[in-house]
Formats: sequence, C-alpha cells, structure tokens
Amino acid sequence: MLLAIDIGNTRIKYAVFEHDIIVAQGFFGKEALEDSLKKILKEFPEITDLIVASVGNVSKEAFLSVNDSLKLHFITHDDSFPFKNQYATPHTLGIDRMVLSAGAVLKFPMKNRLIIDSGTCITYDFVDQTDHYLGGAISPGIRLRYEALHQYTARLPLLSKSEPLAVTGNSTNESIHSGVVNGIAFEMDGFIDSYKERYSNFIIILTGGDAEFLAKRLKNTIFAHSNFLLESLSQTFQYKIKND
Ligand SMILES: Nc1ncnc2c1ncn2[C@@H]1O[C@H](COP(=O)(O)OP(=O)(O)O)[C@@H](O)[C@H]1O
Ligand SMILES: CC(C)(COP(=O)(O)O)[C@@H](O)C(=O)NCCC(=O)O
Ligand SMILES: [K+]
Repeated sequence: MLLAIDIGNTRIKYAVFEHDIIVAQGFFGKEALEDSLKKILKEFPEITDLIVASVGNVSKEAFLSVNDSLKLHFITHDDSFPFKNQYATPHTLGIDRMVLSAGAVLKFPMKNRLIIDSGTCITYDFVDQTDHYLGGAISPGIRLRYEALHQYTARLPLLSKSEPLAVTGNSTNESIHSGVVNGIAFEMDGFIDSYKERYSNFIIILTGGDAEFLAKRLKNTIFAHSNFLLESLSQTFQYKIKND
C-alpha cells in the first residue's frame, strides 16, 4: 500500500492507495502532521511506501523519524518526470505543478493538456502533446483574494466564499463576492479561451480545494477532478519505480 501526501500552502492532503484505488483520504493542518501520520500508519499497517510532494514549509526532515520500515520518496527537482521541462527556471517550478503535469502526461498520453489547480494560489500549467512542459501562470486563489481585500483596505470586511448573486453586486458584500468569485471564473474562462485560439484540441483538468465550487461557474464545461494531485502522486510513484 502507498501513502501519498500533498503539502500545499493551506493544508496537507493525503490518500492511501491499494494499487490504483484510493481506500482512504483526508486532510489536516501542518501542526498535526506527526499525529496524523501515526494514526494513518496504525490504521493501515500494510503501507510500505510514502510519497510526498511539498510546496509548503514542511521539509523532508519532518518525515525521517516516522517509521524505519517505511520507504520515503520525497519528490525533488532531481527526480525523473515524464515530460521535457521548458521552464526557463526549472529549479524554481513548484513540485506540485511538476506532479500535476506528470499525472496529466501519464493519464492522458499524446494530448495537449491544461491543468488548473485552484488552491492557495491558482496555477495554470500547459503540457503539449509531444510532452513538452511549456509553463503557465500563477494567480491568487479564492481565500487569498478575500483575505487580501480585507488586509490591505480599511473598510472591506473579511468574508468567506459564497456564490455571488449577480455580476452587478448591489452591496459591499455582494460586490466582494462578485469581484472574487466571478473574477476568478472570468480569469479561468479567459485563459481557456486564449489556449483555444492557439490549440485546436486540448484537455482541461481542473483540480484543487476550490475546483468543485468553481467548475459550475465556468462558461466552458469542465468537470472538477478534485483528487488529481493525489492520483498523480500515485502515478509518479509507479513511474519512479519503473525508471529508477
Ligand atoms: N476544509 C477546508 N480547509 C481549508 N480550505 C478549504 C477547505 N475546503 C475547501 N477549501 C478551499 O480550498 C482552498 C485551498 O485548496 P487546497 O488545494 O487545499 O490548497 P493548497 O494545496 O494550496 O494547500 C482554499 O482556498 C479554500 O477556499
Ligand atoms: C505557485 C505555488 C505557490 C502554488 O502552491 P499551492 O497553491 O498549491 O499551495 C507553488 O506551486 C510554488 O511555490 N511554485 C513555485 C514557483 C513556480 O512554480 O514557478
Ligand atoms: K495551486
């Protein structure tokens, strides 16, 4: 059994895989890492391998004391990935974006792929059908936008995400919800339309903590694939085993 762990900037997500199937999954905060790991490993003593992708401020050392009999695979830029990296600064590319791209290549061979991950930040990644990773974009995620509006102004309240009632918000709260949520939907549709001008065919994978909330607001019909990063970690693990 494999335990896959995705350490983002907001929270830690995990999934336990038996072959390709997720048999358990959940999330926890950074402060609960040690306790949560112990609990998961106790519940699933069949786990032999641990694969970790971290862009949050949790390093490999946090896992070293976990369990001697467990094989730890902490993904780094030096691992082999199933795409040719065209990023001008490959060593600054987020490990999560690399894992998502690897998952997209392995799961959808010979396609152009756009991967959108709406977490703390929204990331856009494009891998073409010849498996060249071209890059993408980074913008603030939903929570970050709500918090920034509150943090950097005197009069804007801190709201939690909510479906805007209209494009034309008729109160401060509705204007904020429209600006944040409609703003992100317009942004995503704008990126997608821009790729449509350049590529006649590509698949879109929408994932991350806000994927389901956003998918239904897009003009383009896209299904949220919420576990895509965790599934990509399992695929990356199998790819590593074959290629190491
Ligand atoms: N239980 C939750 N805790 C925190 N964020 C959540 C939760 N459920 C949904 N979200 C949303 O998910 C987003 C974070 O997504 P996630 O993919 O977990 O981020 P990251 O990978 O950057 O840690 C937040 O913007 C928030 O709106
Ligand atoms: C852009 C990110 C902060 C996204 O992190 P997340 O929203 O998943 O927590 C992360 O991928 C990262 O730190 N990237 C490094 C810069 C880059 O990818 O070019
Ligand atoms: K992200």
